[in-house]
Amino acid sequence: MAGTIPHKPRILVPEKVSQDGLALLSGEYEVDSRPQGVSPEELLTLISDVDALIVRSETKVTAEVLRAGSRLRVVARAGVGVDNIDVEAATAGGIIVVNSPAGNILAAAEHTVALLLATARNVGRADRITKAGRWERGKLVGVEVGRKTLGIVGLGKVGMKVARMCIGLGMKVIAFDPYANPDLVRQTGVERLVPRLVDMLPEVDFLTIHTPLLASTLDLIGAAEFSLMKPTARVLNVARGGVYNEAALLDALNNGVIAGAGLDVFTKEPPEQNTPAWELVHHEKVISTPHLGASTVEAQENVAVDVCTQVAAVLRGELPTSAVNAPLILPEEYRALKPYAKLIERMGGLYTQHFASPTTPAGIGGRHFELVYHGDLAGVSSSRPLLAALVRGLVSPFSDTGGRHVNIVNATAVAREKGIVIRETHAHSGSATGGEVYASSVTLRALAVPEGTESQQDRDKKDGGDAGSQVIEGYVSGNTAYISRLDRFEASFSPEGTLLILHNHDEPGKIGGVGSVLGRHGVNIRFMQVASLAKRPKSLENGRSEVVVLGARDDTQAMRASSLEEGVKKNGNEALMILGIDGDVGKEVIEDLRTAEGILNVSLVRL
Ligand SMILES: NC(=O)C1=CN([C@@H]2O[C@H](COP(=O)(O)OP(=O)(O)OC[C@H]3O[C@@H](n4cnc5c(N)ncnc54)[C@H](O)[C@@H]3O)[C@@H](O)[C@H]2O)C=CC1
Ligand SMILES: O=C(O)C(=O)COP(=O)(O)O
Repeated sequence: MAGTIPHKPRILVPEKVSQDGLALLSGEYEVDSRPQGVSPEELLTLISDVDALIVRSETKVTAEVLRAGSRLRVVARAGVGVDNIDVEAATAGGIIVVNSPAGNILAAAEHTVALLLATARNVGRADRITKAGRWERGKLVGVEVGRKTLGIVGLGKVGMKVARMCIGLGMKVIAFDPYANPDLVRQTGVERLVPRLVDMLPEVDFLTIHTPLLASTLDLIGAAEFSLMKPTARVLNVARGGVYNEAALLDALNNGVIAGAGLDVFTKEPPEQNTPAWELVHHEKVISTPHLGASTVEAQENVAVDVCTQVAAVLRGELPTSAVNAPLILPEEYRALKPYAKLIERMGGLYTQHFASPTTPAGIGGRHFELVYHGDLAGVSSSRPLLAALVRGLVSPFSDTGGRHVNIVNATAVAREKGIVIRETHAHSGSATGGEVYASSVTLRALAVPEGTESQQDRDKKDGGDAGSQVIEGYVSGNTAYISRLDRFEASFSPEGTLLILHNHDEPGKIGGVGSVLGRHGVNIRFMQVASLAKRPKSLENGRSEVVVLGARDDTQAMRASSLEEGVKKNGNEALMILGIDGDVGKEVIEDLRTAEGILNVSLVRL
């Protein structure tokens, strides 16, 4: 309308974010910076007329906040973890979420080392005692870290830096990360990548965790895990509160199960009175800091410049560099592939959670996959979105962003970082789904691992040599994705929502037993299906094949034939039970199912 003055876009910053970044915005935009913080109620009011929101870890960006932000175009996290932002709701509302995935990594790693040494040498307690006027050297004798063993859980960006620093301090470093790239880990000087968390616990003098907080890492270390550790062991947390179960950690310290802890993060920040977190902060054997991992001048400058540059880009209508919820598929170009991209993404997520969860030994890092397209799909000229969909699905269960940061531009880089190699085969032999014919179907095959990949070989040995290859097949019908084969079993279910997959002896009474365990826990079953051993061979004749995503190396020799048929011959008496569940299920349910008679294995899959 003539005479209307366009408003200057407004940016709300309800936390302390470095001026080095905000200065980049202040000329062109109206920046409302509130370094003292705002209450949740104030946020709901303030958000109504802003175009961009820049936060750190203290602001909870809930679905309600996002709905109230009717003009909101971008939410920027000046840091790594986006667990305080409802990314799903932002995506649904068309709001871009960006973060700074690398700006504070050095700071977080250095803070971990600071807590390691402070815990070893009682620095916090010594300071308090000395300030109180006491000179009590005899009570403050510490331990050395050199020549000691450090266990790292989560060898991502921070974990790797901590590993390098601690090797520099003369420590022996071992690690657990089923998704890490074994080649990269070896080059770093980490002595061993263990196949199971419990394998390293009795050995470590110090334990540090660097995973995101996810459903699969919540309470990863509890009473059972602490009980395996040395009474002299000390634990560190500069990742997220809740990966160590706080009540179990408190008990372990009170009962001398372990010797000490250095904690930067808590389930509720600041911790509330009369909670385990509160008691941990005040515990004699704990040194605690108020989420200071990223609080250095340099890190704050890095993350602020990084996200403010991205906010300006989004407000100008350009693409940000680190979108947490970037679209996988561009709308027009890939319309026809969209349902298959969804299918393949779900197959990737199913693979990781069914075959490669922390309690199963197959692993993701350094693994070779084959995607076989059958039917019409075999003729597609550009399958880049399908490859990106697979990478997104494979990494989503263990990444902070639920894999939503993976897109067709960066999928190759993400795969390379994890050592994942994907080979594509365009099969000409029609459908792979038995006698029935579907327009197109897809086979995902995880192949045996290249010679010399020690950690994977260890995993394979532990699994009786069968962890080498697994198969998932699927198809799309009426825009709905279906899984038609899960390893040795023929199935037909839609990979949606929460699934429980039970591997069991195929004997009468199993269904009733499982039903009664779930009934006891009040778990609602949406659907249930029994998948029997497949009878048909899984040949993939007449295909043309090309390696498209580059990973650690292209070792065609290593692409050994699957052991599926041998497996069928060996075990005639097995089935899979696939249950669709309403809501979520807790660890106790899984444990009860695992110990039920005739159940060989249980996996929880969230898609
Ligand atoms: N205290 C602080 O101020 C800071 C905390 N952080 C937090 O540190 C954590 C790690 O950050 P980055 O290294 O940047 O993340 P990253 O994504 O680079 O690495 C995470 C690693 O954890 C592994 N992982 C996931 N699930 C696992 C499981 N169940 N068992 C073993 N390993 C598992 C992944 O494979 C990955 O290698 C995040 O939670 C982040 O928010 C980061 C910076 C500052
Ligand atoms: O970047 C992260 O994940 C952090 O935990 C840092 O949090 P902060 O920005 O210091 O509130």
